[in-house]
Amino acid sequence: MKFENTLSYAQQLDAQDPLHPLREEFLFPQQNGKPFIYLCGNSLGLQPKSAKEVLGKQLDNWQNLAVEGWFEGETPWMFYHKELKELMAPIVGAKPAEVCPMNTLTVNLHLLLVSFYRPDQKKFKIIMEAGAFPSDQYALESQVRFHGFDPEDAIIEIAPRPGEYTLRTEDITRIIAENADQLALVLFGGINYFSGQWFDMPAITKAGHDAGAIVGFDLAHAAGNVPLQLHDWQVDFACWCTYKYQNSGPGGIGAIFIHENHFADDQMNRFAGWWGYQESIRFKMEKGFIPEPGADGWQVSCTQVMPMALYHASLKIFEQAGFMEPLRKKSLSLTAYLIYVIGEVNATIGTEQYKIITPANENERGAQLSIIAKGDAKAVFNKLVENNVLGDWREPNVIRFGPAPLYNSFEDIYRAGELLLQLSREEAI
Ligand SMILES: Cc1ncc(COP(=O)(O)O)c(C=O)c1O
Ligand SMILES: Nc1ccccc1C(=O)C[C@H](N)C(=O)O
Repeated sequence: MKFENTLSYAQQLDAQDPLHPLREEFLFPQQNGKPFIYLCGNSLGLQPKSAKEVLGKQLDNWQNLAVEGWFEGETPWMFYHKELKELMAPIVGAKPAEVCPMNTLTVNLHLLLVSFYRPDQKKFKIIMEAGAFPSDQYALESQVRFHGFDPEDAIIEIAPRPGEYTLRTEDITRIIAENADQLALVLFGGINYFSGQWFDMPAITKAGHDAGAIVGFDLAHAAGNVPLQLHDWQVDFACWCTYKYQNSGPGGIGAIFIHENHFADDQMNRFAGWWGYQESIRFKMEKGFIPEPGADGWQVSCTQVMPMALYHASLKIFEQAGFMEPLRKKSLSLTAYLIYVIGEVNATIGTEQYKIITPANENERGAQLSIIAKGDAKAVFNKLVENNVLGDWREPNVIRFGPAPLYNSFEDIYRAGELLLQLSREEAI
C-alpha cells in the first residue's frame, strides 16, 4: 500500500475506515485542556464510555438485591461469567467452555503451572523466551524452586542471535527439539512485551508437543490484539490480562484457556476452591472437591462481579466491531502507516534516528511497534508526553507505540509522527 504523509490523507483513511466511529465509544485522557493522542493500549486500554453505566447497574443490583443478587435480578452473579465466556471465546479462538474470566494474570499463571508443570527427575525443564515479562520470570523461577529444582538448571531461555532483537522460529523449534529428553514445559509470551514480536504460536506448540512437553502461553500482549486460534493450534493452556487491548480497566479481571483435551484428565493437580466446584451442587457445601467441567473448574474464589462488569462493557464493543477479523485488518493498516510515518521522519532527518525493532513481517507483530532512538531517547519520549502524545517507555531504551484499532485513528498516527519530527529537529539544533 502506498501512503502519504499529509493530514488530509490520514483523514481520508479515517473517513474510509468502518471502525472509525467506535472511537466515540471511549474516553480519552486530557492534558492542558487537550486530549492525548493515546498510543498506549499495549499497557492500559481506554475507558469505554459505557463502563460507568454497566458498573452502575451492578452497583444498583448490589444496592437493591444485596446477597440475593447472586441468584436474582437480570444478571445473577452466580452465572455472570457465562455471558463473558461467550464473548471472550471468539477473541482467542476457543470454545466458550475452554475460557474463563477470573483473578489476575500472574495469579492465574501460578494456578495453571500447578496443573501443567509436573516435573519429574527426568523431565523437569522449561523453555521460555529470554527477556520475558519479569512477572513471568519470577513466577517460573518460584515454581521451579517449589518443585525442588534450581532455576539455573531447569529454565532454558532462548535469546536472539547476536546483533538481532527478535527470535527466529527455527532457533526456537531447534532448541525445543534438542532438549526433548528433559523438557516438561514450553511457556512463551504470545507477543513479547519489549520487542513486540508475535511468536509463531502454532509452530512452537507443535515443536513442544513433538518433544513430549506441555505448551502454554502468556497472552497479555496478544489477546484482543492479534487473531488467535488457541483451540485449533492445540495450545494446552494460556492466560492473559484484559486491561490492555481489551480495555477492562487497571487491575482488570484476568482470563484462562484450558484446551478441552485436558478436561477429562483426572490426574491433574489443581489448587482448588469452592467456585471451581460443580456449579449445580456447589451450595450443598459437601466435603470432597468435584470440579465443574471445563475451564470453570479452575475458578477458586467467587465471581469478581465489578471487574467483570467493566470487562463486559468492553466486550460488547468487540462484538459491535465484529470481533478480531475487522480489528486485525484495521490494526495492520494502522501499524503499516506508523511504520511509514516513522520512515518518513527518518528520511527527513537524513538518518535512521528511530529504529523499529519489532519485525516488519505482518505475521510477526501485533499493534505494538517498539522503537529504539539514537541519542537521548528518554528526552524525546518525555517531550512527546509533554506535548500530548502518550506511548510508553521501557528500560533501557525503547519507546513503545501501540495503536489500538478500536479507538486510534490514522490522524493520531500522522500527528504523532509530525510531533516526533518537530522534536527531533529541535533536539538536533
Ligand atoms: C506479558 C505479561 N505478563 C504478566 C504481566 C503482569 O500482569 P499482572 O500484573 O496483571 O499479573 C504483564 C503486564 O503487566 C505482561 O505484559
Ligand atoms: N499492569 C501494569 C501496572 C502498572 C504499570 C504497567 C502495567 C503493565 O501492564 C505493563 C505491561 N504489562 C508492559 O508490557 O509493560
